[in-house]
Amino acid sequence: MSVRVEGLAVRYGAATVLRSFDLDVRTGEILVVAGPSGCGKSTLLRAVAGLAPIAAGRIVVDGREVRGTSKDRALVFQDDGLLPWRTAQRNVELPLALQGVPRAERRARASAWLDRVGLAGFGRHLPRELSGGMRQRVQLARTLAQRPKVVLMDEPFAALDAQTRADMQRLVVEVLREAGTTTVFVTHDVDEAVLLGDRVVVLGAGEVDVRREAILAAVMA
Ligand SMILES: Nc1ncnc2c1ncn2[C@@H]1O[C@H](COP(=O)(O)OP(=O)(O)OP(=O)(O)O)[C@@H](O)[C@H]1O
Repeated sequence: MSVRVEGLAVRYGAATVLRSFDLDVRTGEILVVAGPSGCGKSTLLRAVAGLAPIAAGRIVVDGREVRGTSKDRALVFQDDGLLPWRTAQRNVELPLALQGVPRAERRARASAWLDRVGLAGFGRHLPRELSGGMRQRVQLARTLAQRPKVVLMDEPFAALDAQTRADMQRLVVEVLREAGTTTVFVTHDVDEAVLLGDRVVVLGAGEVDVRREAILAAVMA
């Protein structure tokens, strides 16, 4: 699914965060949005998710204007959002149950995704029995098991150590490509932007060259 943002402005009370903002995300691409703290990256994601107060402009996903949330557009955060009393498997199954997916199918889909993210054998573990990186894998499995068309990732790996982060970056690119998902990935980490992005947009500076120096220069400007 393509995502088109046209002339977007978001207003929180007296403050306008984005102003006449335009963006096109092509079907199946990973578009990275970078920029300094407070420039509106999270706000942009929330607007595409249908969760921000749009003051002007519009967002069109697959030809339809966004008017609220949809299971086609999934948000992924730094905080894994897992329910502590449910096992990994049952955390992945929960949104499927809420969508009315029959029990046998949701079990199969959840286990297949846990396997795919490298957690075969951990389905019965509770979140507190898993490392931070493993919990992020569960979050990824829970998101992709719902078969979203658009995935909106808000600095999902910011709290992970360097090695775990590198592993997750590799995994996420693989699974998103396999699933053909359209992705908007927010980061303020220039190396992450270079590594993950088919294209990189720096908020306030427009689209930049995917090379590290060009992104760095635009973020610092
Ligand atoms: N719900 C809200 N109510 C009022 N102001 C808000 C709200 N959400 C965000 N803001 C303000 O909007 C601006 C942009 O916030 P946003 O979280 O989108 O930036 P960001 O680029 O994602 O920042 P960071 O990299 O620090 O996460 C900030 O000045 C923030 O204080």
